[in-house]
Amino acid sequence: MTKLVIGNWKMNGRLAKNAALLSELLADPACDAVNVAVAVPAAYLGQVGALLAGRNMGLAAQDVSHFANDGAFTGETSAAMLADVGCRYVLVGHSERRQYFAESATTLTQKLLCCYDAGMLPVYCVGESLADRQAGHPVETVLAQLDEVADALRGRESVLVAYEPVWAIGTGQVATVAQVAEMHEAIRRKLFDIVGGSCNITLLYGGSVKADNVVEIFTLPQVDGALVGGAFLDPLQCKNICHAAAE
Ligand SMILES: O=C[C@H](O)COP(=O)(O)O
Repeated sequence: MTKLVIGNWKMNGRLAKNAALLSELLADPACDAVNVAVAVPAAYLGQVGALLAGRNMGLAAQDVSHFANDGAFTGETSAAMLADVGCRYVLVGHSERRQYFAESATTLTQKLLCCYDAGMLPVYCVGESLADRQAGHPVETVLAQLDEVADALRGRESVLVAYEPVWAIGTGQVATVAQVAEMHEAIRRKLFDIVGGSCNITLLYGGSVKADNVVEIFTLPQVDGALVGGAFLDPLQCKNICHAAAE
């Protein structure tokens, strides 16, 4: 079954490099597909949005303001603006945002509400630290991150969550299939309690996903796709990951 792939460029990119990477990817039907999207820095949303015009590949933002209305909030980008430039998805609560910008549950709830109100699907990122896992409560940590934003998820038609163990992000240390399966099952059960059975729930795995480990991850029925960081800056890796997603 086709899996969803969202590539997160993080704080990387330049005009020429972005154009070269996308032109290579868009030539491959497995990459220029509705189940593939790129989350690019705000500075390049306009450029990438224009390059993706009329294509299947989707545009995503890496963050959004928690302020609902446009106005005097210097430096912020509202959900309405992201929708206006064609974003399909927005990452919310990525562990790097939680770590470096101390995003609180209240802020994350507001961001999720702003995305839904603007007609975009937020990708709510959750994940335990190495300390949480070593202390033996990774599942409790992740479920608490869902509980914290339950008010923003309740009643939605679609919910998209990315499980990204913090210790697997950018480290080359991918979670085992058993760890991913256990966590995804727990997340799905929790979401079922929050949003009910009629909600369309999509669960991604993220954390050192590469072409050589994605095939095994995608064999898991609990995994609906991947949130890919570093590997999505490399065209060959991108193509192989998108091909695995299409199989
Ligand atoms: O958003 C993507 C994740 O942080 C994973 O990053 P990574 O694939 O470089 O480990």
